[in-house]
Amino acid sequence: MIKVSRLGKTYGKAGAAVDAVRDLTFAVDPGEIIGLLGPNGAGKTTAMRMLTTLLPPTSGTAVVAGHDLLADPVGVRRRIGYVAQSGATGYGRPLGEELADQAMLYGMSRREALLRAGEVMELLGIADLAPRAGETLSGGQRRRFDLAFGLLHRPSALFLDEPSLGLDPGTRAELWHLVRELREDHGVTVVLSTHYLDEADALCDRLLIVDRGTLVADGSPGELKSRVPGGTATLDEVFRWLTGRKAPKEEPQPKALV
Ligand SMILES: Nc1ncnc2c1ncn2[C@@H]1O[C@H](COP(=O)(O)OP(=O)(O)OP(=O)(O)O)[C@@H](O)[C@H]1O
Repeated sequence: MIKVSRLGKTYGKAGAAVDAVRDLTFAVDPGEIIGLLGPNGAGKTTAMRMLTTLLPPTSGTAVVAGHDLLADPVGVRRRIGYVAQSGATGYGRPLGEELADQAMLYGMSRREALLRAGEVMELLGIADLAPRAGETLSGGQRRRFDLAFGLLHRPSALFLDEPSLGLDPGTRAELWHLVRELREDHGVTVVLSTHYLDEADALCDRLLIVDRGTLVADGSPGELKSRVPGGTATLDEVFRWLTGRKAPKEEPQPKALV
């Protein structure tokens, strides 16, 4: 479903250049839920933005949902959904209408767009919130609408950047349930970035741990735990062992507000 080959991104010019992502190589099978994990500044958002065609790579390439990232970015965009950290929900207008308008941008007729918006809201349990505007919703409700925008065009792969950032534990668990349902009932492949080790452990089939732009581990949570000498490591200990740093404990701030 996804094959990434030596993908790299350098920001800025020589002298002040930042190698945000270096030689990133991995593959994702259809229907997998992959967690991209790493300390602040590790390169997770940069990697995600490259894989979703929003940022041109400096080197390397990838095939995403059957389309080459460099040769056919439009093909990639048609087959994927992306939910950014800052979300997708606008303000002021009823979200049901916004969803239908967005669906028309994917080429649906007004009638098809209304049907699809209704279908997606039903799937995510937010149909009763259709007349509400973004600013009247709770964080968890807004996150569901963000997901709805990402799913309108029936993507085969969904990229979620810090999907549960700022949500309380109960709402995060509900979101995990939704993500699992998307995979189980609709076969959607999911790549998500997260700071939460419990989220990575509970939700992801496989974790890619990135540190200073480099992939330092690729394996299931169980496999990674067994790599730490002693064999009884928590994911927190794996993280510390691989990166030499403590896993982030403090609540990271959403990028849009920083
Ligand atoms: N537009 C930019 N110009 C220059 N440097 C950038 C730019 N965007 C990101 N960086 C740098 O690239 C590196 C990786 O940033 P990125 O946002 O991808 O990390 P991240 O793992 O998503 O971090 P966080 O967990 O804090 O969201 C950091 O050193 C960051 O400062």
